[in-house]
Amino acid sequence: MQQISNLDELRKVRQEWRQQGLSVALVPTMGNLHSGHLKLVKKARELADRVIVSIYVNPMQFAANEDLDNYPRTLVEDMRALQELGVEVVLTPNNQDIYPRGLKQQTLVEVPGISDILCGASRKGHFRGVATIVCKLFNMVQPEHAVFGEKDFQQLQVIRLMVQDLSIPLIVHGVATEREANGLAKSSRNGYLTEQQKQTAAVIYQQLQRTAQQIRQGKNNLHQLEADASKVIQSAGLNVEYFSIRRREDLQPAENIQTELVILAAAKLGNTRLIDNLLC
Ligand SMILES: Nc1ncnc2c1ncn2[C@@H]1O[C@H](COP(=O)(O)OP(=O)(O)OP(=O)(O)O)[C@@H](O)[C@H]1O
Ligand SMILES: CC(C)(CO)[C@@H](O)C(=O)[O-]
Ligand code: BAL
Repeated sequence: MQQISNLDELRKVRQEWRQQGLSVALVPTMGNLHSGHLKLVKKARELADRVIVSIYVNPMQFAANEDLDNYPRTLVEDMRALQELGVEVVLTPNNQDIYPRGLKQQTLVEVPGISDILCGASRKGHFRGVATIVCKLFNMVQPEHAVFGEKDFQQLQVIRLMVQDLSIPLIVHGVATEREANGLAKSSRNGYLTEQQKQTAAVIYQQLQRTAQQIRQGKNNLHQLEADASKVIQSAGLNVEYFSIRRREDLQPAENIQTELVILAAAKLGNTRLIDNLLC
């Protein structure tokens, strides 16, 4: 396994693989890898001859009041886990290649419509930061496949729309959310929680399941279902940012239960912001 931090070096490797007719799958991450990330890597392994995992904590997608400085960085452990899975390249890009003229002068990628709702409503500019870095990673690596987790469902749909709108020649794959035994979605930010809080936080997934069950039973007063669900999560001690039943494709509010739906939730437990969702 090779660690590459320099764009010229990456291009050289990529060029060699292209000449040998080898396909590439990219798994973009911010590191601090857990079994959710490793599931994406295993998917990438199935899809292509060569796997590149990028690790980069992207400052552009963090607002000033967020956890950029505290975000867990565990490169040594991450490299060990990736080596065991037979990854060929770990890309740890340097800031000069990523933002050559600095963050403020960077050309931006904006995906309208979907970027300002749900998580984008409270995390202003977040999805612009995500779309911009992911577009750059796609251009740097030029993979045939890219793999993302459904845990960040809005992010996945933003990236799918970007790829469609900008005619980027690759296939985006989504991988189902990996969970703790109690149902809590695995996330690097779970590391901010105490053991007790991890038990409490499982209420989010339990409630997503309950609401999905109610929809399957034909309950179609979606606003009432959302309000009831928020109340349950709130009374477990979390601060609910949203609990929302949406159309899966564009994440606009669902009008009826006949379309393909996704239920999305974001809530804070102490200072830790958690997200989860369930397709239904
Ligand atoms: N539990 C999970 N199951 C499946 N995929 C996941 C899971 N957690 C993260 N991913 C995916 O891994 C990729 C990298 O995510 P990231 O490095 O931000 O990890 P994270 O655990 O989501 O961290 P954070 O706490 O910042 O949300 C994304 O595509 C994300 O959707
Ligand atoms: C896709 C991503 C690596 C872009 O920085 C990040 O948003 C993440 O880890 O989900
Ligand atoms: N997992 C999505 C990246 C973020 O929260 O910034």
